[in-house]
Amino acid sequence: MTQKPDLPSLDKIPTIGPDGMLTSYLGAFRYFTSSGPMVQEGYDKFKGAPFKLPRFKRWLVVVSSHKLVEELRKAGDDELSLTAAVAEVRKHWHSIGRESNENQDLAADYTLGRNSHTNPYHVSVLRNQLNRNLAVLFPQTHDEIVRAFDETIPLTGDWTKVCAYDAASQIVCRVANRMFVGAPLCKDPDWLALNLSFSKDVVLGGRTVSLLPRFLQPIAVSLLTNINAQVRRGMRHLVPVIQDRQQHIDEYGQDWDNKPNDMLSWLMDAARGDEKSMQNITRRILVLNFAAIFTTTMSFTHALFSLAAMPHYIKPLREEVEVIINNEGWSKASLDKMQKVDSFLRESQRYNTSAISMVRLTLKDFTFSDGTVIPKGTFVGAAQCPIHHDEENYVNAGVFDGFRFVNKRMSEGENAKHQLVATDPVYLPFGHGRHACPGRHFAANLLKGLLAHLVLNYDVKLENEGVRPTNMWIDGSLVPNQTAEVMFKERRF
Ligand code: HEM
Repeated sequence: MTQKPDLPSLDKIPTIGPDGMLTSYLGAFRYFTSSGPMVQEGYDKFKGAPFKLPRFKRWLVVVSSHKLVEELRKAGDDELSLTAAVAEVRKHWHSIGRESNENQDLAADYTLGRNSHTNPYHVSVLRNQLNRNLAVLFPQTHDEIVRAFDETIPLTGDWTKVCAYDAASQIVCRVANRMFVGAPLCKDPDWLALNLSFSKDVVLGGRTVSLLPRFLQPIAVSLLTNINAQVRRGMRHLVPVIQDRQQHIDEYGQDWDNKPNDMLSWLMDAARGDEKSMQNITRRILVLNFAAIFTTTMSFTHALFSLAAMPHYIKPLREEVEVIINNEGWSKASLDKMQKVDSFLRESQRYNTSAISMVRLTLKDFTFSDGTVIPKGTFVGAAQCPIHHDEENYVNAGVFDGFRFVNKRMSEGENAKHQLVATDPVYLPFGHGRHACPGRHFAANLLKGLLAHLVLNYDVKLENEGVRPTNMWIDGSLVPNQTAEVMFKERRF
């Protein structure tokens, strides 16, 4: 640990696991495979009061009371920085850092590219252009959902076993890329393979490179990782598309007829200075894939396993989708009306949830209102998993209740508060506050479109009926089983 555990202020905060100078490393190893149980242990023991967990380079202080989670939300970026999340918590692999240069574990300057955190203009493109265009672009999204399902999960009258995680990642990557780069690139096998492997390359390569002195890191990225090769691979796909669009802009002006309305165009329009280079635009698209694909795939796979393990949910979900689609057809407005679909996905994210949310790095000493002082250079986060499973926050919190939020939405004035995209101090999968995931409206649209299409067209079950494949804790994330199969069959009418 760079911070000695005997620093007075940290010393006062109780620890889960060993807290000796050397023994705390054992706790850091344990966290890698048991973050959920460790955070739950701290929550049960010290409920309401902060506690700390050892990570390899720093301590992580965990808060859980409403009050302290709100203080975490309100703290300024100059005090508590989101960038810390990029470095250590796998769930936040995609929280591309901001103003500080603390992304040491990913050596982000050289893996993701320095600009991704010094100039995160993609975040405002997500908040503005992407969110504004969700309804307009829904026909394309739906078209790609249908094609991706047809080509990934056979629609036949016999039960067919399919690896859920692989299928989900193919479908999510393809549909997301229809919005990112358009067709036909969104379904190009090499483009999909690149984007599905890029996250792993960044995380594993970044961890290796970050062990070296900073001056060696640029060369080490070339020698020890294939990240630069992956960027070149991305450029082979994107450069001809960018050049073609640029040629149209040069000839016919910024808003030429039939200009593609997708992330690539929005980034090209928003980029300034050297951000406009082919390499930087390519990196930015890869960074967005890095942000979007793993998280959305995990979320959809969790929901799919829950549906296959509890197939009694299929009928009411299907009935809801069928009535809406028969009356109004496929549109974003139709998806917005699907309260059961929305609730099932929200409950799936509540139930199958990462250990910690809203991870921040203290850039200066930070004092919570209960007097707890968190020294500069410490991680702070909210106890997401225990908060989600606390009876005080949710009735029958330990039970998966797919329509829990439909019922909550029925009360006066409660409708918006319990939608999939809504965040609050007891619902944290997208974070909460200023930095809450800017891609969550897009993710929700995608997840709802996928689930609605699934229940309308397929029956699903598990070979070992009712037994949900076991999740795994990996470094803070609750990862769904990546090899388990789900059985699919064309639905019977
Ligand atoms: C189910 C899917 C997703 C989940 C669970 C998720 C979760 C999160 C979380 C927890 C954060 C950090 C919030 C905080 O610390 O306060 C975050 C940030 C972020 N997410 Fe997502 N996300 C998802 C999908 C997406 C998608 C599809 C995109 C892009 C289209 C995206 C782009 C981002 C970006 C760029 C940030 C950083 C925001 C900032 O720097 O202020 N995410 N996300």
